[in-house]
Amino acid sequence: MSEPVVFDIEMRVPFRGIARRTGVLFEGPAGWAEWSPFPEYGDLEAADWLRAAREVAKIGHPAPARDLVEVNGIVPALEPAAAARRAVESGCRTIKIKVAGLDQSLDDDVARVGAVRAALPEARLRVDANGGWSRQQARVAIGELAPLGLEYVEQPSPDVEDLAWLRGLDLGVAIAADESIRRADDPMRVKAAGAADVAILKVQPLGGARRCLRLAEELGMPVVVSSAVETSVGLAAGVALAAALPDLPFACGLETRRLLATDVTANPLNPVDGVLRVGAVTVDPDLLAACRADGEVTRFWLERWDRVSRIVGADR
Ligand SMILES: O=C(O)CCC(=O)c1ccccc1C(=O)O
Ligand SMILES: [Mg+2]
Repeated sequence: MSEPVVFDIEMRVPFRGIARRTGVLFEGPAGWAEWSPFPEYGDLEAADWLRAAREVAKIGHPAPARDLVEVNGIVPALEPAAAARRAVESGCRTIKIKVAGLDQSLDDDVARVGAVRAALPEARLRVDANGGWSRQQARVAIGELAPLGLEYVEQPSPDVEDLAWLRGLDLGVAIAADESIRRADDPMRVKAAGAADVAILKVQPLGGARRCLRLAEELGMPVVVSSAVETSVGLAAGVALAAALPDLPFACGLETRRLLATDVTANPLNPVDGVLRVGAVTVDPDLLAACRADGEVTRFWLERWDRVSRIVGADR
């Protein structure tokens, strides 16, 4: 295993309130891997992200069942005109729009989704609330947004019970579970509670593509693979999972490369006409060097790397 390289890349479009994306890249016998748990996550949660990265470096990605993956354009909580511009620029036929942000009212959300709908009348639209609504707020919000035409609403409220309650109301919009799977002690509770129509799976937080493949089978519901806003190296693990799933009925949430200002490869994983080509990502040493973090960020990540490596165990 190579020495960890700490990267620090500016966000072209701020997302989740972050202006820079930082993390670690390292190379193993099977290729380059990315470990980039969000800075506020604790070491135990970050350990699953490291298991995922080690799997990529040591044994590589699972075998693909397809060579193209359709993706959704991602629209952060922007003003309506900027949101519509980003949606059109993405070139995607499916668009995911962030809603329920702390500084956003329901009127803001309706205006943003409405602007995207007006710009792309034929697109499939989905929204992601990141658990930002109470179940009553979600009921009202979904009622207002549904007439704009939504294929699903992702994590409208925080808890599995909220999702199950909302799903039981038959609001005419499917419910997708994200945080209720990737941050839960037991992701299978979503199934047991009948809380979702669609499962969002992210490779790093769920401990690797192979674990995600098992989880998809156990959940027995359609899966959408989504990124954690990674460089093309991390994104490639999501693309590989999407490519390996037996069924892929929905576009995946893997259009986030363009949120970053730079990348570590000369062939970044940007979709063309909403489609990503499945294949290896080659790290360019000069681009990698240009993304290297400064002393303080490097120190934060190398200390975290040491602590979390100890949790995950010996390198074999
Ligand atoms: O799914 C997508 O289209 C983009 C990825 C995304 O939304 C995301 C990225 C980082 C952290 C959380 C999320 C999320 O799905 O909530
Ligand atoms: Mg989500």
